Amino acid sequence: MSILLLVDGLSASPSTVIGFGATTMMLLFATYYLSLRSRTTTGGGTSALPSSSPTSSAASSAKSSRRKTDEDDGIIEEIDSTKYPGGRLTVYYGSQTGTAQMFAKQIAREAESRGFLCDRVVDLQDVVDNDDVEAVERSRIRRRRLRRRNGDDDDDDDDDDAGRWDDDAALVRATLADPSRLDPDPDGNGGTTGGGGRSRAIFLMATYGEGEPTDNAQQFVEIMKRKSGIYNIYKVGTTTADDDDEIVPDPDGNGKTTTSAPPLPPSSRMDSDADVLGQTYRDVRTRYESDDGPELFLHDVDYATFGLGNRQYEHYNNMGRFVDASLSRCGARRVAALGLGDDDDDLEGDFENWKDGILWPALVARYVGGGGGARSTTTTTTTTAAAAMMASSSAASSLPPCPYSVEYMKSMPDDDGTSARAAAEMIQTSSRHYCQAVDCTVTSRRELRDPSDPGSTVHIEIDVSRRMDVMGYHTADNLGVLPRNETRAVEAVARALDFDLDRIFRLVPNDGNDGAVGGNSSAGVVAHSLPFPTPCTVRECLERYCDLAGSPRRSDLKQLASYAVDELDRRALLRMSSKEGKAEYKEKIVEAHVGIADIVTRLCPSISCPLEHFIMVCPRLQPRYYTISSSSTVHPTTVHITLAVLETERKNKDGDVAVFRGLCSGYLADLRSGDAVRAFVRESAFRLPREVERPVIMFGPGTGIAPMRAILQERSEMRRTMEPRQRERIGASILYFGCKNRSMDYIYRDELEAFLDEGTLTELHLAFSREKAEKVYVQHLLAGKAEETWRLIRDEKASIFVCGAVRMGADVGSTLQDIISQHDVRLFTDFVMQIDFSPPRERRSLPAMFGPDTGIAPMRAILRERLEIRRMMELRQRERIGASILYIGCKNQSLDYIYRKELEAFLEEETSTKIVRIIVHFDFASYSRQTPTVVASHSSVG
Ligand SMILES: Cc1cc2nc3c(=O)[nH]c(=O)nc-3n(C[C@H](O)[C@H](O)[C@H](O)COP(=O)(O)O)c2cc1C
Repeated sequence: MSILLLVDGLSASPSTVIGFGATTMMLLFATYYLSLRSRTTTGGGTSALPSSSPTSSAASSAKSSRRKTDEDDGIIEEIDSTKYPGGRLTVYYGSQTGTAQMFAKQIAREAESRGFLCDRVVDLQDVVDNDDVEAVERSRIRRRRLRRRNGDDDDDDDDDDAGRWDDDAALVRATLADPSRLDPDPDGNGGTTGGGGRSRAIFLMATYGEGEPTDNAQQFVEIMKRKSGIYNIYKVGTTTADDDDEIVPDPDGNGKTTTSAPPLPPSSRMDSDADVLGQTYRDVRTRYESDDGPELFLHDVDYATFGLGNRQYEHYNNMGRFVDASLSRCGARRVAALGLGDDDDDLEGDFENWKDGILWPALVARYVGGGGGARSTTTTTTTTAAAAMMASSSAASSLPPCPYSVEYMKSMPDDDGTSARAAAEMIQTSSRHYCQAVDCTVTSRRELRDPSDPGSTVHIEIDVSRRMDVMGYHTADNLGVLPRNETRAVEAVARALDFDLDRIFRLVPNDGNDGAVGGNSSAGVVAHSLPFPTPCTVRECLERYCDLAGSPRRSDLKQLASYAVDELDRRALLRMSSKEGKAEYKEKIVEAHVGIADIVTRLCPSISCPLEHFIMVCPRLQPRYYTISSSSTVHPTTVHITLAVLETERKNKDGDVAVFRGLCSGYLADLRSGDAVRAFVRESAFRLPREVERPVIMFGPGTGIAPMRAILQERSEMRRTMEPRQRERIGASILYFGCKNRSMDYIYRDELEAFLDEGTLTELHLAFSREKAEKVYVQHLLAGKAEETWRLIRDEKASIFVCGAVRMGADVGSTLQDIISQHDVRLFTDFVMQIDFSPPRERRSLPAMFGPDTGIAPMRAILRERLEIRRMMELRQRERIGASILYIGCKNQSLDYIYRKELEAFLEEETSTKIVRIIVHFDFASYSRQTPTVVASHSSVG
């Protein structure tokens, strides 16, 4: 992913654009991802819960009678309250690669055993794609009646608009507060006092890009930004399950946690400024108080949120936090503390802990009551391996439900594009790239490293001229590549499961309702339930759409277990899928790079399942993103990419070591001229500044060079086409490149030297990490150029681009912080506020601040900002904030120790959380001529 930040200076108003580019990543993330600026929606997807699933069977057993509640309200579908004492739940997900969607379905599957009917799992795209005009209109006018019922509406009021929700509110309400799914409302007050008339929503929100929403949540998030007033999604913090005092540890002594009676009415939340900061918060408060009064548009929605994220990313779990905070701001009632899962550690474990320890106990306590009745939380949350095994073996006799069927066909239908479009309409949002990608031809491929280097970096050129309609690109955009599984793996899986690779099939949603669970068109929920486009051959399905090589998640193993005929295989899979089997799973699956192909062919050969079930259980093969390394001005019809071939060691069963090759980089590296590659273009935020005068400072070691090469090509072309006198205007282009050593992996050396010779590249700084005893990296070279860099930032508004490994980005970022802070503390504050380059888990300290007398002013501002940052972080995250050390001075304590109370409060705030981050030294002697000795010396160290 790439981020683009604008750091506006204050007095000197320098403005620095910093872009982090996407390319083949050397570290944990094989690729970065760039968010879409323009939306090309193929629609969202309401996941079908299978017809025979507990939830959908529940749906069918729900009473079919419908009760009218109001002439305009539409209908409430009654449900069997003895079976579902907790009422209805709807689960919403924002998911890019399917994990949040999978978790959403897991909640839906478990709902019945907890006393809830959860017959709908909704793709967030479907909330905004709701084209049921009547339902939206119903939800729009409902507000007026609520006002009347509550006695707030003046009947003589001619202003009809006062009684209508605006477009955004009506659209979201049409699904989230769908009248047909509200609790019965005996009080007749529309859920405003917390009795009936409310709906319940659980949100599973993954974060992508740099703290951004997944594709399918983008429009929903835009609406929630507007409605909540939280425009800056990076300034959100909220109470999480980690630091929530609602959570009562282990009340039953059974090792589980639960939540006490749940929270706050909307009004009291408005008094807390913990989750939205500064100006933004004030705006929100003013707006609500003046315009909307108490009628926040989600006042009758109860919700809980789980965020899926990865701590390696700067904006950890930003979307979980944002959705949680914005729903609350819009009047919804949080009924369970926010849960956050870390994909860098144990995402599934975090989810299970939240689901079993926080979510279900809170929901059961609130809606089912009486200790959960027959569906007591304690019994259902003890998901031991044994319990899971029992559950599975009893289910083993029949196949688990499947949301679609395979229909074999004699031949591929003739296609004028209509059926492809129709197929695209049926595809889940998270699989949209399958429909966007087109086959393009590789025209050139060369190795960039010296043969003496054991590693490999490959340059590939792809002809896109025949598909310029979809493959037109901008310099430094991203290329999404759909890899293919190795033929060997495809054929082995087909043999093991008895699939005929040449057969043609199409997928058909079950239920005859296009997959929308409950199939209620009055809800306006669009159904896009299929996982990839068909018809296709079984070979294409296994090659292109099923991830045969990647490590399955624990929950995938659990699903696979249902198909294992041999008891030993089933037990092994269930063991590794259980919480207790985490270590074994890590060792035997993740670290050994075991994929589903290995499982069905070698490890658990008794697995047997029909094609549609395999498609359901197997994770989707995801695209990999590479920053395009060519300029679109110079090469409009060719896309260049630069990729390092990922190779790691893999232990086999006997402990022997084999080399494991990354699926996509290995696939691309093996391509030859004339081969086809299936790809699509994705817009990036990595853009050259429009003003040619502005210098660009680029950091692109290793394959991080990719976008820098494109930028240099662009600047070179610009120079070539300009009048000689005009060329003088072009700002400096400075590149920091690094690799192991000059002779092995100094890639694109000829090109870089040519750019230098022609004057396009003004400075080239090379860091060879293995040429000398001491390792040299690009950040070290940057530190040696501190003054010059500062001058370029301050005087010439340099743009800074960084692309490459996460760790390198963090190191360059902190070196830049240091450079800026030495010169302009205010600019530094903005810089720190907007981006914290610190690598996770590493504490960084602010440089000591010296602010005697009125020099305290900027330091006070910095401390206030830091405090806000601290407050909006969850507890564990706070660890990352380094010490703040302040030196101040004045004549003496009683006379002119200004802001004393405030400074002491800063200290207090820190110590009260047992983590001291602010250390204040009072050294009056240094600054006061009147008191030659130290009057007070005070430090607080935690
Ligand atoms: C390219 C990319 C960018 C990501 N950006 C972030 C991020 O900014 N913050 C974060 O907490 N997690 C980030 N993640 C981690 C995902 O949110 C996490 O892996 C999640 O489980 C994915 O869920 P999904 O499969 O439902 O899409 C990113 C993952 C990828 C692959």
